[in-house]
Amino acid sequence: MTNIVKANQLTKTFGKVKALDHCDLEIKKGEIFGYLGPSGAGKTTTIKLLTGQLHSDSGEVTVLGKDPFSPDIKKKIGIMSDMSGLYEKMTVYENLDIFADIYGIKDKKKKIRRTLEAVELLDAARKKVEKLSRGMKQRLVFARTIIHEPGLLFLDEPTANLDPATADEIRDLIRKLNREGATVFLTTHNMEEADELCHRVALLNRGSIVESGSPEELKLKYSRKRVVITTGEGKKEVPLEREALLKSLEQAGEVLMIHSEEPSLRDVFLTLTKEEQ
Ligand SMILES: Nc1ncnc2c1ncn2[C@@H]1O[C@H](COP(=O)(O)OP(=O)(O)OP(=O)(O)O)[C@@H](O)[C@H]1O
Repeated sequence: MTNIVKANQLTKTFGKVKALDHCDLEIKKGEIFGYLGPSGAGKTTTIKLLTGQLHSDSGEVTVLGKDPFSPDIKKKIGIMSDMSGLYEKMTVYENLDIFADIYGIKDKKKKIRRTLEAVELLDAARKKVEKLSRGMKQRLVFARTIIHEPGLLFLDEPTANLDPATADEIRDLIRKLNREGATVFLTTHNMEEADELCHRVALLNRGSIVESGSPEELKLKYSRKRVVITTGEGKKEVPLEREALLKSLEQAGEVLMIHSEEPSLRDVFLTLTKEEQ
């Protein structure tokens, strides 16, 4: 698969704070890539470096094969950071109209309509933004991010501070866009979300990537490789190893349940971020 984003030894310092320390990243076309890390790990800084909003101290970045500061890149990527920048006194439609003009979109009426349909805000097109619920505002921010049909999306905590149902809607939207061909770079604090959505994740801690892989690979790698056997007498934990398992099963009375002790992505994250502290 083609690398759509490639960063090599990316480093950024703010005064004495090393926000990003020799980071390597490769994001492949068509994937949802999760960038996880505790607060202050350097996630937003990375997005800013990858989207031409900030210069690195050292290292190289290419986005869609080009320098992120090259003028035509902005039209090919979508960046969603927070809800700021919505014009509260204007309608949903007017907000998108402004962005359609910024991007120089032709046939903008049709495009705005299609985008509003995609985020299920068509019925609210004439509503003022100040009257929208938090979830609707987030969907409008999403609409603004995708109005120019970018093939690469940078979503910085797209479900932060949303109620569970609205967060689900946003995740469905991300999946839909990804199915339609968009590559997604996503930051999140929510490990269940990353597990559910992402094809691959990288764990960032204090400016360094400490682990990466698919959620399944990471869970397997950090699995304690133990099995819990439940019998009438209680539970027994045994190593996930043929001889030990067979012996325990032979010795056990009636076996009621056997299950492996898989770590969640959250467990992996906590193990790794704790180790680094
Ligand atoms: N413009 C800036 N000036 C000074 N320090 C900064 C600046 N931007 C980021 N930092 C510092 O760099 C570090 C990384 O910040 P960054 O915002 O990238 O983290 P983050 O992982 O996105 O955190 P969060 O999850 O809380 O958004 C932090 O210590 C932060 O205080």
